[in-house]
Amino acid sequence: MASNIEGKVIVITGASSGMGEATARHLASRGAKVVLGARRADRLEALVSEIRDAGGEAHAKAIDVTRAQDLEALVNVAIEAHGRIDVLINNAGVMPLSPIEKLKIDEWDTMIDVNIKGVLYGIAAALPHMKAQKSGHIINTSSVAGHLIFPASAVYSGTKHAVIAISEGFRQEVKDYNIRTTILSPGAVKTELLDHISDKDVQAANQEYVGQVGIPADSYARMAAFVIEQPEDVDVNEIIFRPTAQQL
Ligand SMILES: NC(=O)C1=CN([C@@H]2O[C@H](COP(=O)(O)OP(=O)(O)OC[C@H]3O[C@@H](n4cnc5c(N)ncnc54)[C@H](OP(=O)(O)O)[C@@H]3O)[C@@H](O)[C@H]2O)C=CC1
Ligand SMILES: O=CCS(=O)(=O)O
Repeated sequence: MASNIEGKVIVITGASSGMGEATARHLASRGAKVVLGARRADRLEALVSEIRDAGGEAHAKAIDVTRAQDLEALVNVAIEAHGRIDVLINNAGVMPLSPIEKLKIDEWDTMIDVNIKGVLYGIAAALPHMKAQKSGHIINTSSVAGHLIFPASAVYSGTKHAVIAISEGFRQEVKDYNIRTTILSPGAVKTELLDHISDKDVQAANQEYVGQVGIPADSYARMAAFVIEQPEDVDVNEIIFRPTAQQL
C-alpha cells in the first residue's frame, strides 16, 4: 500500500530545531517534499543539505511567523517548486513561562504573536491554494498545556487553548473544500523550548522536570506521519500524547 506521505508537499514552520526539525527529517525520509520555515536560516540550510544528501527533496526560507507576508512567501516556495501544498504544519512556537504577576508583557505579546497569530497567518497563506485544489491538511501544534493550566503557564496555556478553538472552528468551516484539520498536543518533549524562559526559577523547575520525564522530538514526527498517512477520507482531529511518566 502506498504510504500517503510519499510525494506530498509538506510545509513545516519551526523547522530549525526540536519537533519541527525532527518532523522534516522523518517525513522527507518517507518521500515527502518538505518546505521548511523558521528564522535561523543557517539551521534550515544545514537541514536542507542533510535531507538532499540522503536523497530527499527539501527547500527552505527564513521567515518570521509574526509576519503574514512571510507565511505567504513560504507557501509560495512550495507552489513555485511543486505547484501545490498538501500539508501545512503550523509548529513554530515559544513558551517563556512566568507568573502573570511578574508582568512580562513583552513575552505575553510574543507568545500571542507567534503561537496564535502565527497559526492564523499560516492558515491564511495555505487556504486559498487548498480551496482551489479541493484538498489539503492543516496540522496545528497545541499542547497538553492547551488542555490544562499549571503554575506560570496562564498566558502560554491561553495561546494553546486558542489554537484548539481556532483549529476546531476551522475544521467545521472547511468541510466543502475537502481539507483535513489536526491538532497535535504534546506533553513534555526534550527540545530547545525551555531555553528562552527568562524567569530563572521557572526555567530551572521545568528543565529539571523535562530532563527527568521528557521524550524525544521524533515522538511528534511519528504522530504527524500517522495523521498524514491516513486515507484521505479519514480526518484525525486531535492527538494528545505525553511521556508515560508525565502526571499532569
Ligand atoms: N517541547 C515541548 O515539551 C512542547 C512543545 N510544544 C510546542 O511545540 C512547538 C515546537 O516547539 P519545540 O520543538 O518544542 O521547541 P523549539 O524551541 O526547539 O522549536 C521552536 C521552533 O519555532 C521556531 N520559531 C520561534 N519563533 C518563531 C518566529 N517568530 N518565526 C518563525 N519561527 C519561530 C524556532 O525557530 P527560530 O528560532 O529559528 O525562528 C524553532 O524552529 C511549539 O509550538 C511549542 O509550543 C507543545 C507541547 C510540548
Ligand atoms: O507545551 C508544553 C507541554 S507541557 O509542559 O504542558 O507538558
